[in-house]
Amino acid sequence: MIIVYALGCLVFNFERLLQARADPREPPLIPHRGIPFIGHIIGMFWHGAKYFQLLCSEKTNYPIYTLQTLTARTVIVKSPTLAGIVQRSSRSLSFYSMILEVTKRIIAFDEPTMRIVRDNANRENGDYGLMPETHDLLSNVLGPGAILNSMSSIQLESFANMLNNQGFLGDGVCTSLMGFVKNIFTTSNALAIYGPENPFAMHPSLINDFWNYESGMIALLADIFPAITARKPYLARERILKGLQEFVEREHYKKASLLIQQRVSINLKHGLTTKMAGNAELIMLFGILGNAVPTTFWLLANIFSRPALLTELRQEAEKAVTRKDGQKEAVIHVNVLKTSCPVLVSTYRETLRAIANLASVRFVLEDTLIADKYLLKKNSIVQIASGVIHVDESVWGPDAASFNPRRFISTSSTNSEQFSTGTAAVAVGEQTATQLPKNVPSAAYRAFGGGSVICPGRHFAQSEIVGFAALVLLAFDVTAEDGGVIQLPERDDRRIPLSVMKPMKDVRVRIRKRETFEKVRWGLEL
Ligand code: HEM
Repeated sequence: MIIVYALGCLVFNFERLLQARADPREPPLIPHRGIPFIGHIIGMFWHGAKYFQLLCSEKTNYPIYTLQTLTARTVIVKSPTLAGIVQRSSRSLSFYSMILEVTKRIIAFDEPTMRIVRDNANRENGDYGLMPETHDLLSNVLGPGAILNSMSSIQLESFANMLNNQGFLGDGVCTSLMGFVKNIFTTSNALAIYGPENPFAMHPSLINDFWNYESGMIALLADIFPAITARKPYLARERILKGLQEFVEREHYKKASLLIQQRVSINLKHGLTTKMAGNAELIMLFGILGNAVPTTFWLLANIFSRPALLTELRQEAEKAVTRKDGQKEAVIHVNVLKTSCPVLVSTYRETLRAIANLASVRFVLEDTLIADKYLLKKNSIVQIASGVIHVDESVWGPDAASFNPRRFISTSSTNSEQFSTGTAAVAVGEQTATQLPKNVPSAAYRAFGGGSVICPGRHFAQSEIVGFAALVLLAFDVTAEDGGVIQLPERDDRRIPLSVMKPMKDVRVRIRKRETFEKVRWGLEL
């Protein structure tokens, strides 16, 4: 077999033979030059998401192209126009047919549970079934409204309580920046969403376990004797699953947010065991924390490594502060940050542009012609190459590769460009943060994916990340341990992403209350 393969590679290029047989309307194939069928797999493992960019030479700079591997035909989309069409074609290009198989491995769902979740997942037969019901619940509950506000308020209050800790006075604390964010976000999100009897409150060592699990998710996904090959994340997952199963079995979810009460009820109603309903919460926890934590890390790193930007943001964020009790209490209002602090909001969006390279992945359920031109064959996988689109100069301009905190600002002539759904009117000529810079198509900003499965947590994420960053930058000095300006770490773009990019290495920081505000107690409100 190996000899036939080697001869085949030498004499013909197997992948080119396939290209000759393909329907001419299929996106052009980029064959692997050296190792047919497995070369692209090695390339993706070796280079991570950057591989899609490396493949595009002058000759192969196609808006959409095909990669053939042993097991699959993968279509890579790097034109925003085509990305928009792909994400709108949710009937034939399915998110769930891809994601459910991945989820099964990372949260250890058993086969009976998979039969329940796969049933009518793509609404083939109407609006019934566990996945359609869960999808609608998440879009409703996480959309702007009372339930979202109630979760955000509890979470913001918890951030403020944790940051008012006396330990930050004087010389402050030396810590890892990522560890600092992980600890506060895990504790506060768990309280806000999973209630006072959440697994992390009941068993605090699970915070560490969750992040050990998260850093080994790719190894668990590979699923090759994970108890041996991915022992640390595997054991961490065992402990978290036990905590989550206990959360459902002892009905602690009845004291959680309405989001979790309804999620667990839907899962049990559709026949999941209490054990599997516990496992299901692990993927939700990953959705809640997996992107928000590294994004907050990068936002803080981007701000505190640029002293001029920090000074500007401190002045701007003061607009959102009200002072009480003779200056002893300062409350930051997140809705004011969203509407009146364009540089902060723009820095948040630019941070995401720089780190969000997670491909939107879809499975082709039936032959689909897009843009009247490209045929996507049944059973292929489609990946929208977010990382490539986010640095495309023809979309973002000549400075696409650099960090521009003001990229998402416009001097508005109407209030229609305003970023947030806030209520404040914008005067003509005033600066606002925009959803997108002028002439950039909406599908080119890929941080939250798009189409019918666009991230439902994006409103929640914006409030928590922008609110937390505002409190930290107003109340604290975050420096290198020796007191100098922190260095922005490099992005680890070789890692296969399941979330936004991580740094190559963590940043050690000293966090201490700013002298002028040592006696101030901070609050964070919507
Ligand atoms: C900066 C933070 C976040 C980023 C960058 C992010 C990004 C994404 C992306 C790229 C997708 C896939 C969309 C697609 O393939 O088109 C997604 C889906 C999802 N996200 Fe987020 N997310 C964030 C925060 C959150 C939060 C805080 C929550 C929950 C509170 C959440 C819940 C979800 C859920 C449930 C889905 C699946 C949607 C579905 O099944 O229809 N995300 N997110």
